[in-house]
Amino acid sequence: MLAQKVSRSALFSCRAFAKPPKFTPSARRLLATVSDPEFAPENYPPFPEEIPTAPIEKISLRKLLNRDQKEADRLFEASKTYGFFYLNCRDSEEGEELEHGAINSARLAEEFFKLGKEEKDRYAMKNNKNTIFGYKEAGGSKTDSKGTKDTAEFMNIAKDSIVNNATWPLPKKIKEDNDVLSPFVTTAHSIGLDILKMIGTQLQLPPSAMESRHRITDSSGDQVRMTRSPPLSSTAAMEAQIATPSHTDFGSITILFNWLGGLQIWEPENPDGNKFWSASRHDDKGKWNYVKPIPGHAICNLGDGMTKFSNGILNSGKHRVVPAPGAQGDYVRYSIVYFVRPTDETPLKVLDSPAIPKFEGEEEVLLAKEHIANRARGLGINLN
Ligand SMILES: O=C(O)CCC(=O)C(=O)O
Ligand SMILES: [Fe+2]
Repeated sequence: MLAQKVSRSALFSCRAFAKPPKFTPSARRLLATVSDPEFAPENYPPFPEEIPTAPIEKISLRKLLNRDQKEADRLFEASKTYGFFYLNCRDSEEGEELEHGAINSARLAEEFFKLGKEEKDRYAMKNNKNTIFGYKEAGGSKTDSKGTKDTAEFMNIAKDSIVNNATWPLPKKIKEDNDVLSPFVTTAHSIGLDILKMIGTQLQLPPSAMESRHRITDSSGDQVRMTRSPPLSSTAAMEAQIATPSHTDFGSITILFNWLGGLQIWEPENPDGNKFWSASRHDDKGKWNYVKPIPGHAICNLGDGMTKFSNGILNSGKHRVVPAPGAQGDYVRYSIVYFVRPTDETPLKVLDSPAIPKFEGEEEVLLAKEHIANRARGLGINLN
């Protein structure tokens, strides 16, 4: 692996920020104590130019917050096709807070992943049955039917433990540094919900349709996921190095920050917006396209909940993570995600609107918490 030399002050004297990042006391402590960090975006080489990437749209958060109709139309179009879009976070204060929150969370992630296996295993999902929250070691899920193991470790932290004092146990490190995660959780949830409401408006749904299904105070599967995956190995085949297996996200909207390539989205050969909900569509012909990380932009995608609510108008796009291509593959990869999900007791069913086709036949209705548990099990995550 390449030597990673960057000082923390160099990292965040980042010329691209309109304002210097906000540092909560814990983030400041992390800044002071971590030397020679693994998470060092200023050091990363650019994403290789010659590699084709997914042509997903860049949406301006500032324009969305100002309720710009043209931007809302572009958002809706992106939501119906790829189901993925970039969110420019550097043109509004809210966006900057979101990006800074993700950077601070990535630093905390580095501290967490450095803890010994024994300490991390105390929070392992496999040791605490029936929870989607907690630690998953590398190799803890399967990437194909042959049982090939994934290469990423991740930690899922419940929104309810951060902002609602729920009982799910938080690791000491994360509890001590709650002022890193809690601003990120509240900002990400609020921006995510706002985007959902704008998409809902395009579907002729009142704002309450999304608000009532995503109240931050109601218990939900919302979580921050911190993921760490190793550099590309030149001795193993790419298919043996999948960090995160192919999946769609289980909730409503995902706000993702990554700083190295590796995320790929599935581009079906014959897209048909109304069939994306069906798992069988995932076997269709198509290809994997890299999503190039763009500084200051989150990558957002819709999850299964929105496809269900819209009866397939909105797409929960299939994606996976492989090692970063080219020279970026020499670095350890971090990503920080916030998943906005329908609250636990929300029935996942087609919503009533003149703009949404009625469900034909008998609709099988699961609660959001049941759907999330089923999908987590499907990825080989042991929930009992
Ligand atoms: O790490 C990434 O870039 C994406 C991760 C992801 O898709 C997930 O955690 O659901
Ligand atoms: Fe995902």
